[in-house]
Amino acid sequence: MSRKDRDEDPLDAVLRPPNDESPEQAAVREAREAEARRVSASIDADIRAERLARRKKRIVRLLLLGQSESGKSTTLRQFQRLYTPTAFRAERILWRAVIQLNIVRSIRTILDALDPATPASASIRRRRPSAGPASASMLALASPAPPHALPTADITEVDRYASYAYPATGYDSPGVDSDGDVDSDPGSGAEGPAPSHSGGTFRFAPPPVPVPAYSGAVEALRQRLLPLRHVEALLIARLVPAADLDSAPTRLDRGAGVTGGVPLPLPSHSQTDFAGGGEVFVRPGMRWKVLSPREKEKERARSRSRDRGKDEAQEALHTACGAMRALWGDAAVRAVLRKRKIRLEEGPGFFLNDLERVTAPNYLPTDDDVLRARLKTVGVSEYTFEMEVATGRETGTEWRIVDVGGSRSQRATWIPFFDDVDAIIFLAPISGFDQVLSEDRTVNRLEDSVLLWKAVCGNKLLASVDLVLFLNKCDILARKIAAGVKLARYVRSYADRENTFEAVSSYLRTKFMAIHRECSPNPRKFYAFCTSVTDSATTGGIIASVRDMVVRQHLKQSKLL
Ligand SMILES: Nc1nc2c(ncn2[C@@H]2O[C@H](COP(=O)(O)OP(=O)(O)OP(=O)(O)O)[C@@H](O)[C@H]2O)c(=O)[nH]1
Ligand SMILES: [Mg+2]
Repeated sequence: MSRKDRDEDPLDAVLRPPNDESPEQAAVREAREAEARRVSASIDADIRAERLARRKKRIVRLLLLGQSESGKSTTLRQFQRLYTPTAFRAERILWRAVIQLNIVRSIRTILDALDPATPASASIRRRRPSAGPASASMLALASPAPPHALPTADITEVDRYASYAYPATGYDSPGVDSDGDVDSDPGSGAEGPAPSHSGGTFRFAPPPVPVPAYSGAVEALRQRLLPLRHVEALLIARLVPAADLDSAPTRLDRGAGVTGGVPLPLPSHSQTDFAGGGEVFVRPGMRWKVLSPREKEKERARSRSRDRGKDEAQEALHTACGAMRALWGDAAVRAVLRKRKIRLEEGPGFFLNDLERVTAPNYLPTDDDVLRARLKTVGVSEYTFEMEVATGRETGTEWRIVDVGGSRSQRATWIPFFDDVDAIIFLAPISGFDQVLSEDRTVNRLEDSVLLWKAVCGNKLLASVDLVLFLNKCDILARKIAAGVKLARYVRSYADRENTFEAVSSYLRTKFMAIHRECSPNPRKFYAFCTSVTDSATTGGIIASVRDMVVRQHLKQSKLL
């Protein structure tokens, strides 16, 4: 480096010794620097030794990445179901409260939709014109865009999605009702009215939503179900015990089958996120699954008998079952939901078609129910387990699966886990092509997945990590396509290709694979699967392939070391 360069290097300017340094001061400084070098070298040696020990002990580490609601925690539950089945079964009862909360939330969504005072939607925004090529840099992960920021990334490689973003439920398919009818509301069509410009955002006035008149019987149901709000509060209190509100932020959620973990730094979010209709979430340190044996027995007793262990929430839901079924089955109510573009059945944690079964007093969640339940993750958790002998798998390998919160504000917490990982499963829910992020209703879900995928593929820290791509929620994608929702309406370059599930999924798969090819710094192993991770029958085989691949990669790395 020339003298001139050094002068211009701000770091060098800060580190350079002062010009008037005496020989004694120089000696002290040099001794200090030598000590710092020694400490640094010793830390490096410790890290290398730890890594080597980990390899020798056969610890494999798998990282689950993807946007919120992409299916990361569900994939983790599939691993638990397959390889620690005893622990998974023992835990099922604990999911009942989550399922109860999912039901209450669905009913509340309906009641809110029936309330004429509920606004139709916030605003419909048209995105600012793209400002340049997508950045595949770490910045995309390290600095989540502030909530008000509008997307500026150009995604020409994957295409330009129809630039509408839609408000309300997150399940919106603007312009197309769930039954496939094209909505005649001009404000919601892809070729809507000319936007008016306001502060960098193109806004449309919220379209009026004429709520169809519903009968006095529906109003009576509404009144009968209003007390469920109390059940909601009760469940939140149970899932987020007061003790957890004060828990040290470095403790881990250690569910059954989880034998340990590392303390992690956590972002400073509020512990509960339910005020104003947000989602309840679980984070490391929250003890909702960590019940003492006595508490677990109490939970089991609750499920066995109404008298022995009272489960107030289950009793309330059982009593309200008839009213809930009548509400969900009412044609006028469905019409209101359609008008408001609320499609509960495509959303997470949907149990309204199973009300009789799941509100029975002795209800015990099935494996399938646990996989379908929704509980948002905040923070990062490392789940450690060894495969149970009964699964017929080799034991002695310790698995560490890192599950992260996928919403935008959570993504900065991922980076410390990029070091020393054997493989990544990235989940891209391709059914989200007509949805927006719940944390930022100006961002199309598919576009967000594409940008995240680019950032992960292009990340230098992950250059030699094998990637597994789950193009997830294919079951919902298939249903949407069958209902007549057209991909070309949201992904313009899809143009007049056939709107079938096979054509759409293969097109999106090709696009994601191309990004991997173009953005990866080095060649590496890459696998892509179309998945529906809630479906155990199809997911079991896929997860077995991933397991074999990860173990192979781990052995290869061990030999290199
Ligand atoms: N129908 C269907 N539902 C799915 C699929 N994958 C996940 N889900 C459901 O989608 C919801 C969200 O899944 P999660 O696994 O909680 O998502 P996540 O990626 O962990 O989300 P965060 O914790 O917010 O980052 C859950 O209710 C799942 O049951 C799928 O392939 N098909
Ligand atoms: Mg999760």
